[in-house]
Amino acid sequence: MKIDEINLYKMNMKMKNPFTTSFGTQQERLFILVEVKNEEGISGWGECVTAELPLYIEEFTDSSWLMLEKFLVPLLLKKELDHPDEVHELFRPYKRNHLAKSALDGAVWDLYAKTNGISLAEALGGEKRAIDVGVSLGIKDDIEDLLSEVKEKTEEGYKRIKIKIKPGKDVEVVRQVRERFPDIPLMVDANSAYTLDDIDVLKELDQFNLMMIEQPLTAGDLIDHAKLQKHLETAICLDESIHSYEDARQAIELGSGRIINMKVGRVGGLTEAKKIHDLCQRENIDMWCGGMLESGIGRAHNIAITALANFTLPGDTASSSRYWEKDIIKPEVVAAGGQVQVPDGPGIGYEVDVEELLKHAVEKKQFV
Ligand SMILES: O=C(O)CCC(=O)c1ccccc1C(=O)O
Ligand SMILES: [Mg+2]
Repeated sequence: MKIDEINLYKMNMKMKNPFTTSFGTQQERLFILVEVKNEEGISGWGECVTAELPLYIEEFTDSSWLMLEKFLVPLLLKKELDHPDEVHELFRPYKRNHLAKSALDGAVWDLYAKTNGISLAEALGGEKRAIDVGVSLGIKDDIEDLLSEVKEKTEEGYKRIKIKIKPGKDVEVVRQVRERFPDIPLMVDANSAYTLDDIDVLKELDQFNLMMIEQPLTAGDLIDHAKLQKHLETAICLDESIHSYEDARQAIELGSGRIINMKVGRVGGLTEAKKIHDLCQRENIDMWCGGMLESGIGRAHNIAITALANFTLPGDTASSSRYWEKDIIKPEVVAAGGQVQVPDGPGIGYEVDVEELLKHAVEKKQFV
């Protein structure tokens, strides 16, 4: 497989509704798509799941664009590869910038699967035909808005509901959701908004029978997460803390949490994601696939990785229509009865709607 051409697309897509977390509100999604082409003109696609501002992670769309055009694309262009695992090795000398690396890694994986006539899920070793999915609901000013959204998503069949929390919008919000919906699988995500000083508030959450508390403390705080986990009955799930296999290994060893949220971008691509999956499988650690408000391309990659056996819990890969008036893939992703079918066509298994994509592309750069 020779990487003969690479295209970068800077995207600006407006979501149907604003999405609020403890770190801020987004409605316009500024992200990057990458297309890698081989000598026969077959395209592999990947998504760089950045945002305009470095609030979730240190990368942001302009930094990833620069990283891609200045360092990563020149490394990959015209390379002859036997296997997509080589991309992770190729990028290793450059530190971090995992979202940028992951976009190219994912595109090469898609191209590899397509040239071998197999689905991306199969190329990764995934066996599931359908995956279980939940939905992530943003912070709302009005509790009634949240309650009606929980009702709607539960009725749509999502297998678990995740609600975002932050200091001041936590215990009472969860109490009200739990009172109204005593039996639904429910979890919360704090996006690093707390410190160990908040241990009493976090302990109060133990009374609500939550599946887990996602990322209560800041990234890098594996030791404090381990201390916190000892005081909580509810499982801690790590998101922002896990950037690599080594992070996952150390978190498991320290007892920093009992569950891992896998985001392919955050760990630098599918090769590393698979390695972390295999580690969690050996260590009996439950995991699920997180989301970054992706377009259909990133969503397709999430579906493929979730086909692996140790994604034991429902992920955040909701229907395209939860986010977009019109997605940029055909068909769109549909969650029905809380499941998404894993496509069995070659590569990501969805057709990229290039015409629709170009409507939202604010910049394109070709490398040949
Ligand atoms: O629906 C999705 O794609 C997941 C939404 C979500 O929770 C999220 C969205 C953007 C950044 C971080 C997170 C998160 O999981 O913490
Ligand atoms: Mg999270």
